[in-house]
Amino acid sequence: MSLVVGEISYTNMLPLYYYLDRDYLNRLGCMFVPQIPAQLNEAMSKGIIDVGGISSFSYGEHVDQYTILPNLSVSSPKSVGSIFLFSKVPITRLDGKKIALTSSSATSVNLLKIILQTFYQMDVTYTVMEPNFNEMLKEHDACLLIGDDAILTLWGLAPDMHRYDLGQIWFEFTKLPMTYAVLAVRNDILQRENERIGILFDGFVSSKKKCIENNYEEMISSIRKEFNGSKSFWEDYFQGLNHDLSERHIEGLYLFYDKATELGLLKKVNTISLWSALDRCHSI
Ligand SMILES: C=C(O[C@@H]1C=C(C(=O)O)C=C[C@H]1O)C(=O)O
Repeated sequence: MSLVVGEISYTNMLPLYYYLDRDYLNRLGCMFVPQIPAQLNEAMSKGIIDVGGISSFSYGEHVDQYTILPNLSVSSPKSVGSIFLFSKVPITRLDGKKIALTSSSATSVNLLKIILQTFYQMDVTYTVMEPNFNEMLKEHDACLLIGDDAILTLWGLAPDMHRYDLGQIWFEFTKLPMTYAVLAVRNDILQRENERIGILFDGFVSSKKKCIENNYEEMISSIRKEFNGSKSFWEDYFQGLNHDLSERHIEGLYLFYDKATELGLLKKVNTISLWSALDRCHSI
């Protein structure tokens, strides 16, 4: 039986996947499915995908059905560099305005709602759209883009356009890191798949370690073949990201979930469960 592994098809996730021994994992029956976060969130909830990267918000929606692989995430201590609100007016003047939200995301769209509603106390109207900057801004005052869509938009951005990094705003208001994606596994396969999950987990951890050891150099060369961008741009981007899941990240996640619950976006999250190779699963 295959183990279906979700892979977020954005560069920000790559450090966890870049050095995986895919031939070996394929031989073990692992099947990789690269998709944007919203598709992976849905596929995981339907049981089509067994394990892999999903939006941290989606984990919050399925805490009773999923367990998180420890020490792994896509997070940023401060600015993230690829989750932007692009706006025709300054953020403080968005009250009563219309905002287009990317259909690719679950975490960032809810993070934006928390930022505007709770932190800035503004009331705005949202429309979910395909991530296309020009189309989004035809009839909206601002748009939210994430991942490689946001990076490519940033490179061609007109100088009069305002841009706001959601990771930076979250940090300014909470003094905590923000975790956008986690690596989760469906509880219903945990027992059956403990061994393959363990092998995959070790692969993610050593891929991250190797990327950090060589300063992301090899991975950045391969990204630049597909996306352009200067070496220093990509170095700064990966320096600003973080792929751990420390206690501080978990604290940030609980706060994110609480704020989402206050706005009626999410049911209360009482316990974040972390997988452990030894005792299978524990809660913190
Ligand atoms: C850092 C990012 O994080 C991504 C944001 C996600 C979301 O908003 O749901 C999901 C997965 C992450 O890879 C990004 O896309 O720029």
